[in-house]
Amino acid sequence: MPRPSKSSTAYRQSRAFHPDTSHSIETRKSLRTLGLTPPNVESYELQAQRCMKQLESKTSPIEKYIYLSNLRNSNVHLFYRLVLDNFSTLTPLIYTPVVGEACLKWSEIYQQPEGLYLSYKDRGSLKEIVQNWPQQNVEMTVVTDGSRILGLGDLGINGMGIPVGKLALYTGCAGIRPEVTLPLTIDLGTNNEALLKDPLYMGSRRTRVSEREEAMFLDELMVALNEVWPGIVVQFEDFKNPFPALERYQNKYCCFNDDIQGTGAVILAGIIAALRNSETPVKDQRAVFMGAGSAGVGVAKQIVEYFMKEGLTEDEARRCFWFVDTKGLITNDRGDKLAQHKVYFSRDDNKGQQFKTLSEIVDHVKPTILMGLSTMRGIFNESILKKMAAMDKRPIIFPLSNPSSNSECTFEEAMKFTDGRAMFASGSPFPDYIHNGKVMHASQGNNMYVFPGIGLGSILCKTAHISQEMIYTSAVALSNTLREDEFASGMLYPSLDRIRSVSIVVAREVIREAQRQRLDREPSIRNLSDAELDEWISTKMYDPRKDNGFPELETREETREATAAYRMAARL
Ligand SMILES: NC(=O)C1=CN([C@@H]2O[C@H](COP(=O)(O)OP(=O)(O)OC[C@H]3O[C@@H](n4cnc5c(N)ncnc54)[C@H](OP(=O)(O)O)[C@@H]3O)[C@@H](O)[C@H]2O)C=CC1
Ligand SMILES: CC(=O)C(=O)O
Ligand SMILES: [Mg+2]
Repeated sequence: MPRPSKSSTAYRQSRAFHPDTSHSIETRKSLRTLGLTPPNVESYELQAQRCMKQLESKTSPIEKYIYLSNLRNSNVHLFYRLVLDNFSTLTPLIYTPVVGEACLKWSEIYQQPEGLYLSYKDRGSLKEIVQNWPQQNVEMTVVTDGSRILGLGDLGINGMGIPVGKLALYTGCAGIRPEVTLPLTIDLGTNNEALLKDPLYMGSRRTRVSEREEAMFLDELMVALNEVWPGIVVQFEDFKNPFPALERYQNKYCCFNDDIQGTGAVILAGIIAALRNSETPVKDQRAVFMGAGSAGVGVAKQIVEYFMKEGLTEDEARRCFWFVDTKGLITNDRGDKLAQHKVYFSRDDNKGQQFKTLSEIVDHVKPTILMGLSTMRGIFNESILKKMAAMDKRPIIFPLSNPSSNSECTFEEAMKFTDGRAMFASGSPFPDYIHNGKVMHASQGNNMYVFPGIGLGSILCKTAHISQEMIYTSAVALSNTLREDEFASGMLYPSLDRIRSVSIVVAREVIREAQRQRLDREPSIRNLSDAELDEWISTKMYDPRKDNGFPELETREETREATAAYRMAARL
């Protein structure tokens, strides 16, 4: 079978083609796949029934993860249709928490590449290697260096599960076509001793390169990506020290950091909702942040911006936050040299006292908000939760660390020890909890509520870069999607079952902000009303319910090439 020309439409779409028992006999004839699947033409409902039965037969979450990965690789449309129809059930299996276990076991469960791997030793040739990716057109990439995978630490190239999982949500939540997404893992070594000793580990057997070497590598990578796919949207994910790259690239390329900015936006949306129920005015809110890393600082900075819009000066807003790291409360006179990102929130009002434990800090601050971005399972213990409940009628308690095994407390603990009064959101999902006969639902404060819409909006309006204002706007847009009935039932985020319509609103507002700032380069949509823009966005979204992978092919030549590409992709 001759290799189809790389430039053909057919080639670009080939990864989306899979033999499928729902294909009509006509389609099978035109693709020359008649006989290569069992003879019956099946409905989606039957296919779904079989898949769900097979999924249920897997007894452990990791087996379910592997099953779903194989389904995605063998029948992408069926996979995404299943995901959309069972979003709340399947997301925990393809994303947090199970993706955490998958990354921990990546060396053992590896079956196929899943994405592109670029090594430090490849520097100087990154553009050439990037061009090995079989898709001609890539619009969105999620890139990690594997150095801080969820709250699980340095997992080296085993972090590939994260770009894969995030991009599956881009397709599921925001309809970005799977074939224009690129999961990308850069292999800059690992400081994880166990991995370096593991014969099955597939990354470079070296410790991590220096910060300077990483910076130079990323500089080359950003140029390579933008030369091969001009305007590509780059999402940085799960870097241990993500601040320098964001600073260097945010006004130069179309990129954002999900852990700093996406998390900031999504948690701000949850805080806006929670504050509607709080009796404490904004100026008197006191937030203790357990964890002063990229996510903690990103979230607090976003809330500072909101507090300023609510009438506080920047200094008043900044002073509503107390940060805690491994050494205790962050103060100016603690005696250690603070990392640059911690300086802004460092306290100067501790009167020489140093506070080490969370319990001491809660007594000292008397917080209304307790935020967990520390990876410290159980640090919001019974005593802390009871203190919060004693100080505030509706304490805001967000244990946001992932996966569930790292959560600062469970939903059950938060409800039990605050007498059901906590306003709660967690990074990973928790089951419903019955408190005093009432079913309580745990809100999930996870950046998956915004990053798909930010990416979609950015791609569609061809923004030059992704501004801080666009990120802030995404938070407000998300908070506006929460329906009154959802809010009344205690939810702080909209139901995940309507995530696609939420992503359209987020994408629309991101586009509007880009237009206001004249960053957009898609003039044809500037004069559309909101309703028209929503409609236009939805027509651009891949919908596996309507699209089984067969583009309208206009010419005989295209049909021939599509068939060849299909057969090659399916290894026929
Ligand atoms: N819900 C969501 O959408 C998101 C959740 N997260 C989760 O947030 C967590 C943190 O992520 P990120 O900020 O990027 O990670 P970082 O590694 O950048 O930061 C972790 C912070 O926690 C502190 N910390 C760690 N252990 C302790 C301890 N024993 N006592 C006190 N503080 C401690 C660290 O202190 P020190 O600075 O001294 O090392 C650091 O400040 C992860 O679990 C991640 O999964 C992240 C992004 C989004
Ligand atoms: C959700 C996410 O981005 C994280 O835990 O890192
Ligand atoms: Mg992350």
